[in-house]
Amino acid sequence: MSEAKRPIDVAVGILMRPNGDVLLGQRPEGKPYAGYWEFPGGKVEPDESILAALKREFVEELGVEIESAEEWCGVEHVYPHAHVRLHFFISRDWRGEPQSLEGQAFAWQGSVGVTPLLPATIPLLEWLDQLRYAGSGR
Ligand SMILES: Nc1nc2c([nH]c(=O)n2[C@H]2C[C@H](O)[C@@H](COP(=O)(O)OP(=O)(O)OP(=O)(O)O)O2)c(=O)[nH]1
Repeated sequence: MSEAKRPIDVAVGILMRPNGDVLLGQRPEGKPYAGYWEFPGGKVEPDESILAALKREFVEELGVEIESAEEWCGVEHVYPHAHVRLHFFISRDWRGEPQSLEGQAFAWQGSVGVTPLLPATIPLLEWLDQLRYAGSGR
Protein backbone atom coordinates (compact mmCIF):
# COMPACT_ATOMS: atom_id res chain seq x y z
CA MET A 1 0.00 0.00 0.00
CA SER A 2 2.74 2.44 0.87
CA GLU A 3 5.05 1.70 -2.07
CA ALA A 4 5.62 4.44 -4.64
CA LYS A 5 2.63 4.15 -6.91
CA ARG A 6 3.35 3.05 -10.43
CA PRO A 7 1.48 4.89 -13.15
CA ILE A 8 -1.84 3.49 -14.24
CA ASP A 9 -2.29 3.39 -18.02
CA VAL A 10 -5.46 5.06 -19.25
CA ALA A 11 -6.75 4.97 -22.83
CA VAL A 12 -8.53 8.15 -23.89
CA GLY A 13 -10.28 8.82 -27.18
CA ILE A 14 -11.06 12.06 -28.94
CA LEU A 15 -13.84 11.53 -31.46
CA MET A 16 -13.48 14.26 -34.06
CA ARG A 17 -16.21 15.16 -36.50
CA PRO A 18 -15.33 16.48 -39.97
CA ASN A 19 -16.06 20.04 -38.75
CA GLY A 20 -13.56 19.65 -35.88
CA ASP A 21 -16.08 19.17 -33.05
CA VAL A 22 -14.94 16.76 -30.35
CA LEU A 23 -16.91 14.71 -27.84
CA LEU A 24 -16.53 15.25 -24.10
CA GLY A 25 -18.20 13.41 -21.25
CA GLN A 26 -18.91 14.29 -17.65
CA ARG A 27 -17.58 12.02 -14.91
CA PRO A 28 -20.36 10.28 -12.99
CA GLU A 29 -21.07 10.42 -9.27
CA GLY A 30 -19.00 8.07 -7.18
CA LYS A 31 -15.74 8.53 -9.10
CA PRO A 32 -12.89 10.84 -8.15
CA TYR A 33 -13.51 14.24 -9.77
CA ALA A 34 -17.23 13.52 -10.26
CA GLY A 35 -18.84 16.21 -12.41
CA TYR A 36 -15.59 17.10 -14.17
CA TRP A 37 -15.48 16.89 -17.95
CA GLU A 38 -13.06 14.60 -19.79
CA PHE A 39 -12.58 12.80 -23.04
CA PRO A 40 -14.15 9.35 -22.85
CA GLY A 41 -11.93 6.45 -21.90
CA GLY A 42 -10.74 4.45 -18.92
CA LYS A 43 -8.10 2.29 -17.37
CA VAL A 44 -6.27 -0.34 -19.36
CA GLU A 45 -6.80 -3.78 -17.87
CA PRO A 46 -3.96 -6.24 -17.24
CA ASP A 47 -2.94 -8.04 -20.46
CA GLU A 48 -4.97 -5.64 -22.58
CA SER A 49 -3.45 -3.44 -25.28
CA ILE A 50 -4.12 0.27 -25.03
CA LEU A 51 -6.03 0.28 -28.30
CA ALA A 52 -8.15 -2.67 -27.14
CA ALA A 53 -8.93 -0.80 -23.91
CA LEU A 54 -9.93 2.25 -25.91
CA LYS A 55 -12.29 0.24 -28.09
CA ARG A 56 -13.77 -1.57 -25.07
CA GLU A 57 -14.41 1.64 -23.14
CA PHE A 58 -16.15 3.26 -26.11
CA VAL A 59 -18.45 0.29 -26.53
CA GLU A 60 -19.22 0.15 -22.78
CA GLU A 61 -19.73 3.88 -22.24
CA LEU A 62 -21.11 5.06 -25.56
CA GLY A 63 -22.10 2.10 -27.72
CA VAL A 64 -19.63 3.34 -30.33
CA GLU A 65 -17.29 1.12 -32.32
CA ILE A 66 -14.01 2.79 -33.10
CA GLU A 67 -12.91 1.67 -36.56
CA SER A 68 -9.53 3.39 -36.48
CA ALA A 69 -7.68 5.76 -34.20
CA GLU A 70 -4.25 7.31 -34.26
CA GLU A 71 -2.14 7.70 -31.17
CA TRP A 72 -1.76 11.40 -30.58
CA CYS A 73 0.11 12.14 -27.34
CA GLY A 74 0.88 10.91 -23.86
CA VAL A 75 0.55 12.83 -20.62
CA GLU A 76 1.48 11.80 -17.08
CA HIS A 77 -0.23 13.33 -14.10
CA VAL A 78 -0.11 12.68 -10.38
CA TYR A 79 -3.48 13.10 -8.69
CA PRO A 80 -4.07 12.56 -4.99
CA HIS A 81 -6.03 9.42 -5.94
CA ALA A 82 -3.70 8.05 -8.63
CA HIS A 83 -0.66 8.51 -10.82
CA VAL A 84 -1.94 8.15 -14.35
CA ARG A 85 -0.33 7.83 -17.75
CA LEU A 86 -2.86 9.01 -20.30
CA HIS A 87 -2.66 7.79 -23.89
CA PHE A 88 -4.69 10.09 -26.11
CA PHE A 89 -5.99 8.84 -29.44
CA ILE A 90 -7.83 10.73 -32.14
CA SER A 91 -10.50 8.95 -34.13
CA ARG A 92 -12.35 10.30 -37.12
CA ASP A 93 -13.67 6.92 -38.01
CA TRP A 94 -16.27 5.23 -35.80
CA ARG A 95 -19.57 3.46 -36.11
CA GLY A 96 -22.70 4.36 -34.19
CA GLU A 97 -24.18 7.43 -32.56
CA PRO A 98 -22.86 8.02 -29.01
CA GLN A 99 -25.42 7.06 -26.35
CA SER A 100 -25.14 7.61 -22.63
CA LEU A 101 -24.99 3.97 -21.52
CA GLU A 102 -23.62 4.70 -18.05
CA GLY A 103 -25.78 7.75 -17.31
CA GLN A 104 -23.14 10.39 -17.98
CA ALA A 105 -23.71 13.64 -19.85
CA PHE A 106 -21.96 14.10 -23.19
CA ALA A 107 -21.41 17.15 -25.34
CA TRP A 108 -19.96 17.81 -28.79
CA GLN A 109 -17.81 20.89 -28.56
CA GLY A 110 -16.02 23.19 -30.99
CA SER A 111 -13.94 25.44 -28.79
CA VAL A 112 -14.36 23.52 -25.57
CA GLY A 113 -16.69 25.46 -23.29
CA VAL A 114 -17.66 22.88 -20.66
CA THR A 115 -16.13 23.24 -17.20
CA PRO A 116 -14.55 22.13 -15.00
CA LEU A 117 -12.17 19.88 -16.92
CA LEU A 118 -9.86 17.27 -15.44
CA PRO A 119 -6.56 19.05 -14.72
CA ALA A 120 -4.44 16.74 -16.87
CA THR A 121 -6.74 17.30 -19.84
CA ILE A 122 -6.63 21.12 -19.81
CA PRO A 123 -3.29 21.57 -21.68
CA LEU A 124 -4.55 19.25 -24.38
CA LEU A 125 -7.22 21.70 -25.47
CA GLU A 126 -4.76 24.25 -26.75
CA TRP A 127 -2.80 21.60 -28.64
CA LEU A 128 -6.05 20.28 -30.01
CA ASP A 129 -7.10 23.73 -31.25
CA GLN A 130 -3.80 24.01 -33.09
CA LEU A 131 -4.50 20.69 -34.73
CA ARG A 132 -8.11 21.47 -35.57
CA TYR A 133 -8.04 25.09 -36.58
CA ALA A 134 -4.52 25.80 -37.86
CA GLY A 135 -3.15 24.76 -41.22
CA SER A 136 -5.04 22.23 -43.24
CA GLY A 137 -8.68 23.16 -43.49
CA ARG A 138 -9.76 19.54 -42.95
N1 LIG B 1 -11.15 9.12 -19.49
C1 LIG B 1 -10.33 10.11 -19.13
N2 LIG B 1 -9.59 10.03 -17.98
C2 LIG B 1 -8.81 11.07 -17.68
C3 LIG B 1 -8.73 12.21 -18.52
N3 LIG B 1 -7.87 13.10 -17.94
C4 LIG B 1 -7.44 12.56 -16.78
O1 LIG B 1 -6.68 13.06 -15.98
N4 LIG B 1 -8.01 11.29 -16.63
C5 LIG B 1 -7.76 10.44 -15.47
C6 LIG B 1 -8.87 10.44 -14.45
C7 LIG B 1 -8.75 9.08 -13.81
O2 LIG B 1 -7.79 9.16 -12.77
C8 LIG B 1 -8.21 8.23 -14.93
C9 LIG B 1 -9.32 7.47 -15.65
O3 LIG B 1 -9.78 6.51 -14.80
P1 LIG B 1 -11.33 6.18 -14.57
O4 LIG B 1 -11.51 5.96 -13.12
O5 LIG B 1 -12.18 7.19 -15.22
O6 LIG B 1 -11.38 4.85 -15.40
P2 LIG B 1 -12.44 3.70 -15.48
O7 LIG B 1 -13.63 4.20 -16.22
O8 LIG B 1 -11.70 2.52 -16.05
O9 LIG B 1 -12.83 3.53 -13.97
P3 LIG B 1 -13.18 2.35 -13.02
O10 LIG B 1 -14.60 2.63 -12.65
O11 LIG B 1 -12.95 1.09 -13.79
O12 LIG B 1 -12.24 2.55 -11.87
O13 LIG B 1 -7.59 9.10 -15.86
C10 LIG B 1 -9.50 12.28 -19.70
O14 LIG B 1 -9.51 13.27 -20.48
N5 LIG B 1 -10.29 11.20 -19.96
